[in-house]
Amino acid sequence: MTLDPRVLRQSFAIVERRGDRMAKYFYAHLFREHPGVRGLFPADMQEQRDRLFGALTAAVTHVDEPDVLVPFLQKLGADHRRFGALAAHYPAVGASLVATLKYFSGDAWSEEVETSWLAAYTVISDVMIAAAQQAEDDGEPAEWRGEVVARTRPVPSVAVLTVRIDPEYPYVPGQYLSVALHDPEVLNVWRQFSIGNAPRKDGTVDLHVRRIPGGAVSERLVDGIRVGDTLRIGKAMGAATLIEGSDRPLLFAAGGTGWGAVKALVEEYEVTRPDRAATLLLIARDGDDVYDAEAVEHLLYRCPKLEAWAILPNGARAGEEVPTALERHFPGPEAEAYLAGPPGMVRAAREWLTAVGGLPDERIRHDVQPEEFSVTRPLTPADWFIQRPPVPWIRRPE
Ligand SMILES: NC(=O)C1=CN([C@@H]2O[C@H](COP(=O)(O)OP(=O)(O)OC[C@H]3O[C@@H](n4cnc5c(N)ncnc54)[C@H](O)[C@@H]3O)[C@@H](O)[C@H]2O)C=CC1
Repeated sequence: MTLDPRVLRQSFAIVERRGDRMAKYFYAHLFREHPGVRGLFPADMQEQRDRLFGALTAAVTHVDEPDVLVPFLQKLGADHRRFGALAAHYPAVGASLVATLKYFSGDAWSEEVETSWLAAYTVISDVMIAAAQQAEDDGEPAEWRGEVVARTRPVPSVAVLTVRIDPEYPYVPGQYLSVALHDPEVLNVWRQFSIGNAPRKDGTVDLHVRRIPGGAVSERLVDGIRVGDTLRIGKAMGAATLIEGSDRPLLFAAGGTGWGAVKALVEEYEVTRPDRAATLLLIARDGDDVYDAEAVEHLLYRCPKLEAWAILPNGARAGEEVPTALERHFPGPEAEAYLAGPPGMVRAAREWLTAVGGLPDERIRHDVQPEEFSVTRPLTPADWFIQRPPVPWIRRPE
């Protein structure tokens, strides 16, 4: 069985735009063939569908980069223990995945394509199963317990939760974690948040949460959660961490609460190599959305080579400020860039950095977020119209 990255990418490109329908078909197939696994998933499957597609996108994106893909799959495998996933479930998932890809590929499906997907799935599941076993043998918890020890509301729609995680929680600045509440209405509904700080002695982490209208988890985290409440926490994931041993100038671009991810990186920079030149762009919709200015001032004070700019639309159409800001503040083609924020902002920054800035792919780091599935606040009047706010008395998941 051979895995051909080119064949996989071409095949994925055909089905990608039908992501939502494909994910629905996949779970319908899985639950019909194996009704016993339904209980492992949340009552509302929207979130889960996004997740499947997110993982699949990441796997296909990095299929010929084993240095990236294997650690990602290892973490994913170990992390899947919190869902109660067992080695025996993997063949069932693989069969439903191939059936789904086949159904949505139409005439583009061939024996060669099937062979490539089967080979890819075998690699993926073998790595994930082995990593889950290893985590079990190492005594790593399937999930951690987080206690909210502080909570601030720097602007009305954002809460910064300080969470003490127990037992000891390993992570690297730039990584994200998954959070679920004990609230029965959102049982097994997990959301991902970047860790907003470099490791601290007291084992706490900050999570920056924006309330998304109608978002079941974000509304509860911003408005409902109290100091003393407990959260379920999954394994730290993500590879948008600082490149080790590099001397290059740094560019950090944070959109909205993407500042959480970038703040952890800047804190790490402060501790490790503050002698490097660094530019921080804080991109926000308007002045009211800029928060945590005091922390930025502290970082500027402690890092003489760091400069920071608040980027506001200032009359430009919201979303168009990214290329303008980069034209003004780009530190040059020697730089390496770290991006976090809404998928559209990350895409716009990445496109500029590649096409105009001349940065190679390996020097632009950010999390992979499938745009189609990301819920963000509407940006333009047209978005507001399309994403009409949910009727408030219907509790809808994000
Ligand atoms: N690691 C990461 O990449 C992280 C990503 N996020 C994501 O960041 C977002 C945060 O939401 P908010 O704070 O409400 O941010 P927001 O929606 O207010 O956006 C922040 C800035 O990005 C710009 N922007 C938004 N969409 C854009 C587009 N399509 N093209 C160009 N620029 C665009 C906006 O103009 C604004 O200035 C969420 O989507 C969240 O999932 C949040 C934390 C970490």
